[in-house]
Amino acid sequence: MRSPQEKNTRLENMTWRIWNLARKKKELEKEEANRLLKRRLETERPRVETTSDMSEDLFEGEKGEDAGDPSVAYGDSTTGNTPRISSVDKLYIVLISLHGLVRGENMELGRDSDTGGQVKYVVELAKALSSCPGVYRVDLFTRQILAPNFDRSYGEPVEPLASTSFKNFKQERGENSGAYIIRIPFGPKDKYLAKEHLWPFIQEFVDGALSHIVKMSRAIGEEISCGHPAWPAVIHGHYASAGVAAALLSGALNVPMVFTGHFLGKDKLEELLKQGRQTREQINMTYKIMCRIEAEELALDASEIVIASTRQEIEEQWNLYDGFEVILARKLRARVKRGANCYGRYMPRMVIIPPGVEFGHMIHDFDMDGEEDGPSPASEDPSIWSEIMRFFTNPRKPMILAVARPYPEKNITTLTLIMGNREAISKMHNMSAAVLTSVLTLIDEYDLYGQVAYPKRHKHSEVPDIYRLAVRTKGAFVNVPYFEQFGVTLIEAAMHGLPVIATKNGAPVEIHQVLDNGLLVDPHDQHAIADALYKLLSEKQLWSKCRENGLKNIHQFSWPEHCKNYLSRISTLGPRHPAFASNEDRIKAPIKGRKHVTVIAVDSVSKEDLIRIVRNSIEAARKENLSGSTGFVLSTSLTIGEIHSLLMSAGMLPTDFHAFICNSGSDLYYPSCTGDTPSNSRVTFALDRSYQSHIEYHWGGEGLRKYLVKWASSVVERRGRIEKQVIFEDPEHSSTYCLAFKVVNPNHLPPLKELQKLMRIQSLRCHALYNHGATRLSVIPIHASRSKALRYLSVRWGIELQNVVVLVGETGDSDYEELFGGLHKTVILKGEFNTSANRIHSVRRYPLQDVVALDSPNIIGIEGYGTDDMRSALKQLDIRAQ
Ligand SMILES: O=c1ccn([C@@H]2O[C@H](COP(=O)(O)OP(=O)(O)O[C@H]3O[C@H](CO)[C@@H](O)[C@H](O)[C@H]3O)[C@@H](O)[C@H]2O)c(=O)[nH]1
Ligand SMILES: O=P(O)(O)OC[C@H]1O[C@](O)(CO)[C@@H](O)[C@@H]1O
Repeated sequence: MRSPQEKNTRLENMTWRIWNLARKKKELEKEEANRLLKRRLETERPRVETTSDMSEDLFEGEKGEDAGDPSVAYGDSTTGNTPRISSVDKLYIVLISLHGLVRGENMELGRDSDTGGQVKYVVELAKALSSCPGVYRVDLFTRQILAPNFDRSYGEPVEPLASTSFKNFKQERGENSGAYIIRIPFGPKDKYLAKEHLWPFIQEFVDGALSHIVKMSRAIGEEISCGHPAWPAVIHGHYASAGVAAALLSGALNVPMVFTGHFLGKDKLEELLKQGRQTREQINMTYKIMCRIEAEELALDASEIVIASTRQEIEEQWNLYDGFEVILARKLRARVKRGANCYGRYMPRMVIIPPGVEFGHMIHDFDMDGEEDGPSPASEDPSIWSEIMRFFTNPRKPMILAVARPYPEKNITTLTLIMGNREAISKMHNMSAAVLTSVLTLIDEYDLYGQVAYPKRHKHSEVPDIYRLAVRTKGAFVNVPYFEQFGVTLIEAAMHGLPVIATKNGAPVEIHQVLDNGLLVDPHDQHAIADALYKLLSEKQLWSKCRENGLKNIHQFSWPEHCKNYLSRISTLGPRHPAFASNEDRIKAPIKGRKHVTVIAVDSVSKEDLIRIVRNSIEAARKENLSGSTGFVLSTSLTIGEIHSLLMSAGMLPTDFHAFICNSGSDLYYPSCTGDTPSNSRVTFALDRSYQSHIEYHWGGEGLRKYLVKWASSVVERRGRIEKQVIFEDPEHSSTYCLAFKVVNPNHLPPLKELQKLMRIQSLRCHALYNHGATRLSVIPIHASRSKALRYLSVRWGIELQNVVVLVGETGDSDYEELFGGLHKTVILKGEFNTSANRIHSVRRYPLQDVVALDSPNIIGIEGYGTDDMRSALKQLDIRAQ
């Protein structure tokens, strides 16, 4: 018994806690309202400016039929003169899906929160595509997993996938044809990484995949096109992380990119903020959501086509992004259709193609009313049925089934549950373990023993039997996450004739319009869920109608239809491919016979220090007997003219270098010497024109320049009433693919991320960066940067990226961080000669370690830049003469 005094104190404490909670809730609500308002203002202002801009000068008189036709905006209608892929085409298609456990047979769906609908989607898509006429090979790239406790199948570098049964065509096929899972090692070898932790290793994946694609394109070329490489028709990224990977690969190879989001980060962030359980920072820590959103923006910049599963995904989810806006997209499409000028603006084409189901798995042993079709006495019930039945005291009751990853947002704590496989809850990933623990706690709290089944394990092949069991008991399927991007389980349930109760948030609304096989509910309203279930299970006619409708309409979700639509879309893309040196060309290669390549990419140092760094690195290679086998590349924001005078003033020869990556990666030059005697010798710089056409993709040219000049005039320094412009066009340092601007007072520059946002809102796809200590702004094509130029060099001249060493400082231009990561080695030159970092430089909205593995063995730091320091770096990296 407590004393009255204790009781009072407790009461007081409780009252205080309740008051404090209410206050916190109010604060959160206020913060949320302010945040939403701020965001609306932030995005709407420039948007209103863009559209009004356009109605005045760009889209005048644009009120014709096209501008209002939604199919024009997204290109989602298949009518018209869309070219088709024919059986004579022999396409090579690359799909990328990096996270989760991916394999062709016995998928472990639901084993963790990364192995779910997307894994099934991409594997089935790969199989279905490879079975289509006109498709020669499909490679589905994922991560190689060699961690203990994971089946060895996930470590196999190549897994052939059996093609689907609808293959009914004949095609001559070679050794390399078909569908394959290709597993690329990246990140720590012995560890399984959740999707939130893959970001720092994506560049490494890109380099590994690049080398496979180049080899495979050549091998297919040998088989089908007289030795000319058969480059991928598209590189298709699935989910944000593979969006970045696909953008980098599509840039490195100059082939079209396609993207499918699967589950968009902005929507997830909004939903989590609304729930009010975590702050923005906490959400970012758990989900690395800002990397995910930036990756999705990048995917919008680089993609030619975005595949959405529903219209809602386009209009309500993609529309939240800086890089996409429905009205602007519609206007631009209309202009493209008419052949009118878009003034440098580009929008990816949004196409709605829902996923399909594999009808091969369908077994119907029940009639339309769900009555058993005379079961043969000899046939045994599937073993999974007894696994489930053992939980129930009354197995005849209608079964309410949920099949979902054990994930908080799936909202499964009220249902009958197939929620992954487990050995022991204690060994599961924290988030999944928490979901399962709360399920068990609730069963105990409400004494639901004998009424809820939560089988420990099930095989992929048993999932159809689980749906059949629910049909047999005249049950229902429930899918009530707070938000569902699509919901593969809904079409699975329909295929088995199981009526559904689904969330009204997200795609199920559109799925319901097609299937009409159940009821939609508010996932936050437990009573509504209960009422809907009661109605569906107790009204026999309604149940039968829903079953019938599902079975009748499910054919609209078919992989062959999906693929037909998909292939007709990609056939509209203009052909693009990389500049690739043939074996004969390689004889004349500028970096010929050099096993190693040293790239000097040090930015924030004085000219004198830069010259010393150059001299010492050449000298270090000489002393290590590496001169003959090392190529040198200078990679900088300087123009070729500036490089020439810098080297000449220091008495150095440009021909000590094999290539110059200049203007921050928008120009590539190869130096050479003409004349046969020292007296008449002259250095010339050959511009790599193939590189120019390689990076030309979506370059805004004059339209972009005009916009930037107008924008520059609005960036001012204010003193009282006096305004002074701080950014000016700088034609002297500009080139065809580099628009340079002089900055007279960097203190008044807007942060780079603001400029990047503005460019996206305007759908001007470009890469803006501050360099020369933020005294210069360069705007270059979206696929141009110093690290991208390096990948181009590797593809074009056959350089192995593992043999490249990049020297950088402790800070650098805005594209500096891209130089970390990947298969090449990075040496950071540390010391006071580096000028300190500037906050306006960064485009990141998250910590560097979220995207760069600073502890990678490929990255080392040395103090100073003396010859001996450089030699020790070469030794540390195990670079030695053969
Ligand atoms: O224990 C389990 C849990 C799930 N599954 C299967 O896993 C898939 C789950 O797919 P889905 O219902 O679509 O959910 P997610 O895993 O969350 O998939 C994401 O990706 C899908 C494909 O884009 C979208 O449909 C979803 O909305 C999106 O959340 C289905 O095939 C299930 O049958 C199992 O086999 N066993
Ligand atoms: O769980 P998140 O972070 O919302 O991401 C969902 C993604 O992960 C998976 O659930 C697992 O495959 C995908 O299906 C989906 O695209």
